[in-house]
Amino acid sequence: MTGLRANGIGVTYPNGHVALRDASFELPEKSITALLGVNGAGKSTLFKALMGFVKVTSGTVEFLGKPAEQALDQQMVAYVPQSEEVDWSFPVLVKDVVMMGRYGRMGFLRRPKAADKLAVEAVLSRVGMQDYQNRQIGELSGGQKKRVFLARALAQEAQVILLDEPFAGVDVQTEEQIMDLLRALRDEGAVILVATHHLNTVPQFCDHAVLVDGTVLDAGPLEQTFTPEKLRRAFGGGRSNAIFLDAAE
Ligand SMILES: Nc1ncnc2c1ncn2[C@@H]1O[C@H](COP(=O)(O)OP(=O)(O)OP(=O)(O)O)[C@@H](O)[C@H]1O
Repeated sequence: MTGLRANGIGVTYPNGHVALRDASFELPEKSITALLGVNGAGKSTLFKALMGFVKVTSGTVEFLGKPAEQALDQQMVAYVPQSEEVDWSFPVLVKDVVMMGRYGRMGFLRRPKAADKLAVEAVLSRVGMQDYQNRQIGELSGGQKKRVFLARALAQEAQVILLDEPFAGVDVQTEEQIMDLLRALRDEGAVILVATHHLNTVPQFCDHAVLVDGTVLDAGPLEQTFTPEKLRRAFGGGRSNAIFLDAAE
């Protein structure tokens, strides 16, 4: 079965800007895929289109063989947005943020059961944040916030996990921990799509890549997509990109 299938996705923002045109790719089950492209290439827009947060002008999405709407309804897909998109001034405790990952499986009143509380504790310790559960989310460091949002995605027990720049602003140790966690989730069967600008770490934890620039330029196993020639096409061949391109040489 295909883990994620996007077919002909188009997104035009209300101001008329065409952010994505005819974007198509497939991700296998049990895989980690790097979503790569320059600033403004359309990576965040693609995530939002997959989640149904922006209106698509064309195209269809399937998660694990199910139409997107059904899969999203069944909480099969978790999304960790870019940090800039979150309102950190909102007064909420770490454990409550993570509990939000359980909302989809609760009733109308959203009253957590003992099992939900145990699940929250378990995922918080999985990301090394168990000692912070009663802290306000706004009081955490950037890397700690990322880990809490990752815990929320884990609490959801989603089979498909979409992460928009989980490594932005995190230290090397936290980056290693997040990569370890993603590898473990992949080995447990998850389909993972990660937007990242850290090209040098891609070969350490990703097995596939999707290259975007207003559309999908290429998608497939790293051996076929993460090549100097294809990265040059996605990122341009300028000197400023030499450091990125070294990763693939
Ligand atoms: N709400 C919006 N209205 C109009 N245009 C938008 C909107 N959001 C994004 N865009 C434009 O759509 C294009 C794609 O933006 P997007 O945020 O998807 O890029 P990205 O690849 O995620 O970039 P980055 O690497 O900087 O995060 C950009 O040209 C951006 O200016």
